[in-house]
Amino acid sequence: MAASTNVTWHDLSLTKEFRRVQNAHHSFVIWFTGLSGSGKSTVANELANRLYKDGISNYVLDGDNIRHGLNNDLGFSEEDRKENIRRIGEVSKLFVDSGQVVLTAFISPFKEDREIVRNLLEVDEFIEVYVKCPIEECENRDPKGLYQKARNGLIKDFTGIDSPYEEPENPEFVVETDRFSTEECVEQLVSYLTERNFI
Ligand SMILES: Nc1ncnc2c1ncn2[C@@H]1O[C@H](COP(=O)(O)OS(=O)(=O)O)[C@@H](OP(=O)(O)O)[C@H]1O
Ligand SMILES: Nc1ncnc2c1ncn2[C@@H]1O[C@H](COP(=O)(O)OP(=O)(O)O)[C@@H](O)[C@H]1O
Repeated sequence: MAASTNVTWHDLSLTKEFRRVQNAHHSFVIWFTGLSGSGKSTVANELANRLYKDGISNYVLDGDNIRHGLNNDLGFSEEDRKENIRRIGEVSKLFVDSGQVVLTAFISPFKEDREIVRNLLEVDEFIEVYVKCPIEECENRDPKGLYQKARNGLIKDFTGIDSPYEEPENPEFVVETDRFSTEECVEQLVSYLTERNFI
Protein backbone atom coordinates (compact mmCIF):
# COMPACT_ATOMS: atom_id res chain seq x y z
CA MET A 1 0.00 0.00 0.00
CA ALA A 2 1.34 3.47 -0.91
CA ALA A 3 2.26 5.60 2.08
CA SER A 4 -0.16 8.28 0.87
CA THR A 5 -3.23 6.04 1.22
CA ASN A 6 -5.60 7.41 3.91
CA VAL A 7 -3.58 10.61 4.14
CA THR A 8 -5.27 13.92 3.33
CA TRP A 9 -3.53 16.96 1.91
CA HIS A 10 -4.09 20.19 3.90
CA ASP A 11 -3.89 23.46 2.02
CA LEU A 12 -2.08 26.08 4.06
CA SER A 13 -3.59 29.55 4.23
CA LEU A 14 -0.14 31.16 4.43
CA THR A 15 0.92 30.46 0.85
CA LYS A 16 4.28 30.86 -0.84
CA GLU A 17 2.89 33.93 -2.61
CA PHE A 18 2.46 35.66 0.79
CA ARG A 19 5.94 34.62 1.83
CA ARG A 20 7.40 35.95 -1.43
CA VAL A 21 5.68 39.29 -0.85
CA GLN A 22 7.07 39.45 2.69
CA ASN A 23 10.58 38.50 1.52
CA ALA A 24 10.28 40.84 -1.46
CA HIS A 25 11.81 38.32 -3.82
CA HIS A 26 10.90 35.24 -5.85
CA SER A 27 11.61 31.75 -4.50
CA PHE A 28 13.14 29.09 -6.72
CA VAL A 29 15.77 26.36 -7.02
CA ILE A 30 19.19 26.75 -8.59
CA TRP A 31 20.09 23.14 -9.33
CA PHE A 32 23.85 22.70 -9.83
CA THR A 33 24.84 19.44 -11.50
CA GLY A 34 28.28 18.23 -12.52
CA LEU A 35 31.13 15.85 -11.83
CA SER A 36 32.80 15.56 -8.46
CA GLY A 37 35.35 18.38 -8.26
CA SER A 38 33.70 20.39 -11.04
CA GLY A 39 32.97 23.23 -8.60
CA LYS A 40 29.31 22.82 -7.58
CA SER A 41 29.88 23.47 -3.86
CA THR A 42 32.34 26.29 -4.44
CA VAL A 43 30.13 28.18 -6.89
CA ALA A 44 26.92 27.50 -4.90
CA ASN A 45 28.52 28.81 -1.70
CA GLU A 46 29.90 31.93 -3.33
CA LEU A 47 26.58 32.65 -5.01
CA ALA A 48 24.78 32.10 -1.68
CA ASN A 49 27.04 34.71 -0.04
CA ARG A 50 26.35 37.12 -2.85
CA LEU A 51 22.57 36.63 -2.63
CA TYR A 52 22.70 36.99 1.16
CA LYS A 53 24.49 40.33 0.84
CA ASP A 54 21.72 41.44 -1.50
CA GLY A 55 19.09 40.53 1.12
CA ILE A 56 17.92 37.37 -0.62
CA SER A 57 17.00 34.62 1.82
CA ASN A 58 18.67 31.41 0.66
CA TYR A 59 20.00 28.01 1.71
CA VAL A 60 22.55 25.63 0.22
CA LEU A 61 21.80 21.91 0.15
CA ASP A 62 25.09 20.13 -0.47
CA GLY A 63 25.53 16.44 -1.34
CA ASP A 64 28.29 15.72 1.18
CA ASN A 65 26.39 17.43 4.02
CA ILE A 66 22.99 15.91 3.29
CA ARG A 67 24.57 12.47 3.14
CA HIS A 68 25.78 12.99 6.73
CA GLY A 69 22.20 13.38 7.97
CA LEU A 70 18.92 13.11 6.08
CA ASN A 71 20.35 10.72 3.49
CA ASN A 72 22.91 8.83 5.59
CA ASP A 73 21.13 5.60 4.73
CA LEU A 74 22.03 5.96 1.02
CA GLY A 75 25.09 4.86 -0.92
CA PHE A 76 26.08 5.33 -4.55
CA SER A 77 24.23 2.60 -6.42
CA GLU A 78 21.98 3.85 -9.21
CA GLU A 79 18.94 3.16 -7.03
CA ASP A 80 20.34 5.06 -4.03
CA ARG A 81 21.40 8.05 -6.14
CA LYS A 82 17.88 8.15 -7.57
CA GLU A 83 16.36 8.15 -4.07
CA ASN A 84 18.89 10.77 -2.97
CA ILE A 85 17.77 13.14 -5.73
CA ARG A 86 14.08 12.37 -5.20
CA ARG A 87 14.32 13.37 -1.53
CA ILE A 88 16.33 16.49 -2.31
CA GLY A 89 13.75 17.46 -4.92
CA GLU A 90 11.03 17.23 -2.31
CA VAL A 91 13.08 19.16 0.25
CA SER A 92 13.82 21.83 -2.36
CA LYS A 93 10.12 22.19 -3.06
CA LEU A 94 9.52 22.82 0.65
CA PHE A 95 12.17 25.55 0.63
CA VAL A 96 10.51 27.16 -2.38
CA ASP A 97 7.20 26.99 -0.54
CA SER A 98 8.85 28.70 2.44
CA GLY A 99 9.77 31.61 0.17
CA GLN A 100 13.50 30.99 -0.07
CA VAL A 101 15.99 30.51 -2.85
CA VAL A 102 17.58 27.07 -2.60
CA LEU A 103 20.92 26.22 -4.16
CA THR A 104 21.57 22.50 -4.53
CA ALA A 105 24.98 20.95 -5.15
CA PHE A 106 24.54 17.28 -6.07
CA ILE A 107 26.23 15.36 -8.83
CA SER A 108 22.71 14.27 -9.87
CA PRO A 109 24.16 12.18 -12.71
CA PHE A 110 20.92 10.98 -14.28
CA LYS A 111 18.83 13.10 -16.67
CA GLU A 112 15.65 11.35 -15.69
CA ASP A 113 16.06 12.19 -12.00
CA ARG A 114 16.80 15.85 -12.75
CA GLU A 115 13.67 15.97 -14.93
CA ILE A 116 11.60 14.50 -12.10
CA VAL A 117 12.71 17.39 -9.87
CA ARG A 118 12.05 19.92 -12.65
CA ASN A 119 8.52 18.56 -12.98
CA LEU A 120 7.88 18.82 -9.23
CA LEU A 121 8.25 22.58 -9.54
CA GLU A 122 6.65 25.39 -11.56
CA VAL A 123 8.42 26.47 -14.76
CA ASP A 124 9.81 29.62 -13.15
CA GLU A 125 11.04 27.75 -10.08
CA PHE A 126 13.78 25.51 -11.48
CA ILE A 127 17.06 26.61 -12.97
CA GLU A 128 19.37 23.80 -13.98
CA VAL A 129 22.98 24.91 -13.98
CA TYR A 130 25.53 22.60 -15.56
CA VAL A 131 28.87 23.04 -13.82
CA LYS A 132 30.95 22.00 -16.79
CA CYS A 133 34.52 20.88 -16.36
CA PRO A 134 36.45 18.16 -18.21
CA ILE A 135 36.99 15.06 -16.09
CA GLU A 136 40.76 15.41 -16.60
CA GLU A 137 40.65 18.77 -14.84
CA CYS A 138 38.35 17.47 -12.06
CA GLU A 139 40.76 14.61 -11.54
CA ASN A 140 43.68 16.98 -11.57
CA ARG A 141 42.01 19.12 -8.86
CA ASP A 142 40.88 16.08 -6.86
CA PRO A 143 40.10 18.26 -3.80
CA LYS A 144 39.17 15.28 -1.62
CA GLY A 145 41.54 12.69 -3.09
CA LEU A 146 38.55 10.63 -4.25
CA TYR A 147 39.62 10.22 -7.89
CA GLN A 148 42.93 8.83 -6.67
CA LYS A 149 41.07 6.37 -4.44
CA ALA A 150 38.71 5.42 -7.29
CA ARG A 151 41.68 4.84 -9.65
CA ASN A 152 43.28 2.66 -6.99
CA GLY A 153 40.10 0.61 -6.69
CA LEU A 154 39.38 1.81 -3.15
CA ILE A 155 36.02 3.40 -4.13
CA LYS A 156 33.75 1.72 -6.62
CA ASP A 157 30.88 3.19 -8.68
CA PHE A 158 32.68 6.53 -8.79
CA THR A 159 31.06 9.04 -11.14
CA GLY A 160 33.02 9.48 -14.35
CA ILE A 161 35.23 6.46 -13.63
CA ASP A 162 32.97 3.44 -13.30
CA SER A 163 29.57 5.11 -12.90
CA PRO A 164 27.99 7.31 -15.59
CA TYR A 165 27.38 11.06 -15.71
CA GLU A 166 24.70 12.12 -18.18
CA GLU A 167 25.39 15.67 -19.34
CA PRO A 168 22.41 18.05 -19.34
CA GLU A 169 21.05 18.59 -22.86
CA ASN A 170 19.19 21.83 -22.28
CA PRO A 171 20.29 23.34 -18.99
CA GLU A 172 19.12 26.89 -18.26
CA PHE A 173 22.74 27.89 -17.73
CA VAL A 174 26.28 26.53 -18.05
CA VAL A 175 29.29 27.65 -16.04
CA GLU A 176 32.65 26.50 -17.36
CA THR A 177 34.86 26.30 -14.32
CA ASP A 178 38.00 25.35 -16.26
CA ARG A 179 37.73 28.58 -18.29
CA PHE A 180 36.48 31.09 -15.74
CA SER A 181 37.30 31.82 -12.10
CA THR A 182 34.78 31.20 -9.33
CA GLU A 183 34.12 34.96 -9.14
CA GLU A 184 33.49 35.13 -12.89
CA CYS A 185 31.12 32.13 -12.77
CA VAL A 186 29.19 33.80 -9.93
CA GLU A 187 28.98 37.08 -11.85
CA GLN A 188 27.70 35.23 -14.93
CA LEU A 189 24.99 33.60 -12.82
CA VAL A 190 24.01 36.87 -11.14
CA SER A 191 23.66 38.46 -14.60
CA TYR A 192 21.49 35.57 -15.77
CA LEU A 193 19.25 35.80 -12.69
CA THR A 194 18.97 39.57 -12.94
CA GLU A 195 18.24 39.67 -16.68
CA ARG A 196 15.42 37.17 -16.24
CA ASN A 197 14.00 38.91 -13.17
CA PHE A 198 14.64 36.01 -10.82
CA ILE A 199 16.34 38.49 -8.51
N1 LIG B 1 31.11 6.63 -5.65
C1 LIG B 1 31.01 7.96 -5.56
N2 LIG B 1 30.65 8.68 -6.65
C2 LIG B 1 30.54 10.02 -6.57
N3 LIG B 1 30.74 10.74 -5.41
C3 LIG B 1 31.09 10.05 -4.30
C4 LIG B 1 31.24 8.65 -4.33
N4 LIG B 1 31.61 8.24 -3.09
C5 LIG B 1 31.67 9.33 -2.32
N5 LIG B 1 31.36 10.44 -3.04
C6 LIG B 1 31.25 11.77 -2.44
O1 LIG B 1 29.85 12.04 -2.40
C7 LIG B 1 29.55 13.24 -3.06
C8 LIG B 1 28.43 13.05 -4.09
O2 LIG B 1 27.20 12.94 -3.47
P1 LIG B 1 25.88 13.35 -4.25
O3 LIG B 1 24.79 13.19 -3.26
O4 LIG B 1 26.07 14.67 -4.87
O5 LIG B 1 25.81 12.22 -5.39
S1 LIG B 1 24.59 11.83 -6.32
O6 LIG B 1 23.93 13.08 -6.77
O7 LIG B 1 23.66 11.00 -5.56
O8 LIG B 1 25.18 11.08 -7.45
C9 LIG B 1 30.78 13.68 -3.80
O9 LIG B 1 30.83 15.07 -3.56
P2 LIG B 1 31.30 16.13 -4.65
O10 LIG B 1 32.76 15.84 -4.85
O11 LIG B 1 31.08 17.44 -3.95
O12 LIG B 1 30.49 16.00 -5.89
C10 LIG B 1 31.91 12.89 -3.17
O13 LIG B 1 32.53 13.69 -2.19
N1 LIG C 1 35.90 28.46 -11.52
C1 LIG C 1 35.86 27.62 -10.49
N2 LIG C 1 34.68 27.37 -9.90
C2 LIG C 1 34.62 26.50 -8.86
N3 LIG C 1 35.67 25.83 -8.34
C3 LIG C 1 36.88 26.04 -8.91
C4 LIG C 1 37.00 26.94 -10.01
N4 LIG C 1 38.29 26.94 -10.38
C5 LIG C 1 38.93 26.10 -9.54
N5 LIG C 1 38.08 25.56 -8.65
C6 LIG C 1 38.46 24.60 -7.59
O1 LIG C 1 37.88 23.34 -7.92
C7 LIG C 1 37.50 22.64 -6.73
C8 LIG C 1 36.03 22.33 -6.82
O2 LIG C 1 35.63 21.61 -5.68
P1 LIG C 1 34.15 21.54 -5.20
O3 LIG C 1 33.53 22.90 -5.21
O4 LIG C 1 34.13 20.77 -3.92
O5 LIG C 1 33.48 20.69 -6.38
P2 LIG C 1 32.19 19.77 -6.33
O6 LIG C 1 31.27 20.33 -5.28
O7 LIG C 1 31.61 19.85 -7.71
O8 LIG C 1 32.69 18.41 -5.99
C9 LIG C 1 37.84 23.55 -5.56
O9 LIG C 1 39.09 23.18 -5.04
C10 LIG C 1 37.91 24.94 -6.21
O10 LIG C 1 38.77 25.82 -5.52
